[in-house]
Amino acid sequence: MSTSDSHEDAAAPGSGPRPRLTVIGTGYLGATHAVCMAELGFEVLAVDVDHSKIERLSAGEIPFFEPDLADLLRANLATGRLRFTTSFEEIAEFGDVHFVCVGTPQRPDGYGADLSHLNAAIERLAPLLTRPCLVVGKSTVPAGTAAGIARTLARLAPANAGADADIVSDLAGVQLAWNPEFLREGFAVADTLHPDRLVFGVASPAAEGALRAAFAPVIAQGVPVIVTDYATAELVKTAANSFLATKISFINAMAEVCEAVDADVLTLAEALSHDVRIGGNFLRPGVGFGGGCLPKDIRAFQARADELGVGVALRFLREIDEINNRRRDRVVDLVAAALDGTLARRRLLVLGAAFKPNSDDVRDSPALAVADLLARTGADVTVVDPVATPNARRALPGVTYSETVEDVAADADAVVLLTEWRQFAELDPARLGQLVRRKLIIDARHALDGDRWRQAGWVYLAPGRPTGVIPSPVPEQRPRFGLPAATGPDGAAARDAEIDAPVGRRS
Ligand SMILES: NC(=O)C1=CN([C@@H]2O[C@H](COP(=O)(O)OP(=O)(O)OC[C@H]3O[C@@H](n4cnc5c(N)ncnc54)[C@H](O)[C@@H]3O)[C@@H](O)[C@H]2O)C=CC1
Ligand SMILES: O=C(O)[C@H]1O[C@H](OP(=O)(O)OP(=O)(O)OC[C@H]2O[C@@H](n3ccc(=O)[nH]c3=O)[C@H](O)[C@@H]2O)[C@H](O)[C@@H](O)[C@@H]1O
Repeated sequence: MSTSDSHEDAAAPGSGPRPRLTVIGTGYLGATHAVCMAELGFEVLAVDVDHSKIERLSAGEIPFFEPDLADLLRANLATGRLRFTTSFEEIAEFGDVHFVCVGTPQRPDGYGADLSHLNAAIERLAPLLTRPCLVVGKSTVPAGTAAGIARTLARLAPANAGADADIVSDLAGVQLAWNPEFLREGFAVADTLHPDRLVFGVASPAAEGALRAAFAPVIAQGVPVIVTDYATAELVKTAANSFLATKISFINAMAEVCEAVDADVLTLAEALSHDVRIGGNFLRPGVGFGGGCLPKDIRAFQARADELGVGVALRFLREIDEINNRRRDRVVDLVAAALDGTLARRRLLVLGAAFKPNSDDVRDSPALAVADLLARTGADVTVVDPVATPNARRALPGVTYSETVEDVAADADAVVLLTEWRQFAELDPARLGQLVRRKLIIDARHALDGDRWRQAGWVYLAPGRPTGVIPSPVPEQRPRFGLPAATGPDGAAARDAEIDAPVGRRS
């Protein structure tokens, strides 16, 4: 039951300033959304099937790392505007607008989105909706999902008895809207309070009005609102993530070519970025993209395009994925080549486990994937991350972890930087140089000042950066660790050139 007194004052969706909001699913997206909507002045009640998460949130603790979010959570719990529950009954009774933020992970077969959490949430909520309200999908879904959910609501919500939810033109019953989310982890609070656009996929003016009321403080900032149908709203989200992934893989493909002619991908990227039509954002080369969204979303998008009979249009996304995965192998190759082709029993210090800095998220993390590849070769791998080690331990138990570098640097044969945490960029090469066995650093994220590290006596390597020698051409299908197949008379020379060049020239 709702404990708030202000419900009678709260206007019905679309006709008043302050609808009461609920959030279903309190993960990275849902917890942020709940806290930020309370911060914007709404009364918010959030639910999750994970009771421990709800306990921690109720106690003022964010179950993941996101800058600024814990302070806002505590402040809004204190006002009483924000509450958490495990009761869907309470949610249904409380809310005028219900935001659905449950996970839509990759299916176990690696292809397509797993909608089971979303369907379960809707099927649990719908039969409890006995009065007019708006259900708003925020999760990322394949195009066409919202239309199916609207039909489920029409069938299961008691408030819709006798009404056709596809055609109702006011909130006489329960309606659906799709409002994709574009926040970035690490910047989740700022992105939610000040988004660069709002996308409303709606089937009626009444649903649009209810959404405008739910976002009134954001819209008042002048944020553009794009009002469209369900399918376009769903597609905006997957198209945006596909575009971002494409930009990253484009620059990483350029890094591959740079390596073949000993050119500098960082200078190339900078020169491209001055063209305002291209821009510099998402043009950072390195070890590629990861996380809980970009990789799974481009795969789910391809799967949906295949189902729709337009798979050929998105065939390039497979290539984007492959370029991305090759970067992980490339870093392993670089480490192996620098260590004379042998990784077994080498002591490697890996800097970073999170998929990006300012996050403890290790879902499809390039850093952990590289740590895993290195460990599988027999290397003795220690991973350092300031906040992601608890999650990393669960995801990759076979390696050693630490939260600080100095404790575990002794006798390292190489340091491999894979997540560009500020703490790592600020490392003192002279001090670290006294601890390690061999002063060799592979900066896979281009986070360090290479000249500074070289001046301190380190061999500094970074993918896509020049080495001083143009490597001999090697067959395209080469085996791992950068060892070219010794198929012809030049094979041995090519192999020697590739293995020796990066280290020999720099040490
Ligand atoms: N993480 C991010 O930065 C962003 C995520 N998204 C999308 O948002 C959705 C959620 O993503 P995350 O928050 O990262 O996932 P998450 O895995 O961190 O959170 C999902 C939450 O939903 C809960 N849940 C599962 N089934 C439920 C049910 N039946 N009823 C209530 N709660 C349930 C889980 O217990 C979990 O707490 C995904 O579709 C994702 O693609 C969109 C933009 C940004
Ligand atoms: O759908 C989602 O969940 C979100 O996915 C991404 O956000 P996020 O995954 O938090 O992180 P990004 O900042 O996009 O970075 C993704 C990955 O790309 C990598 N990256 C990013 C930028 C770049 O230039 N190069 C690069 O390798 C990062 O290191 C990281 O591994 C999008 O940026 C968000 O707009 C979107 O809402």
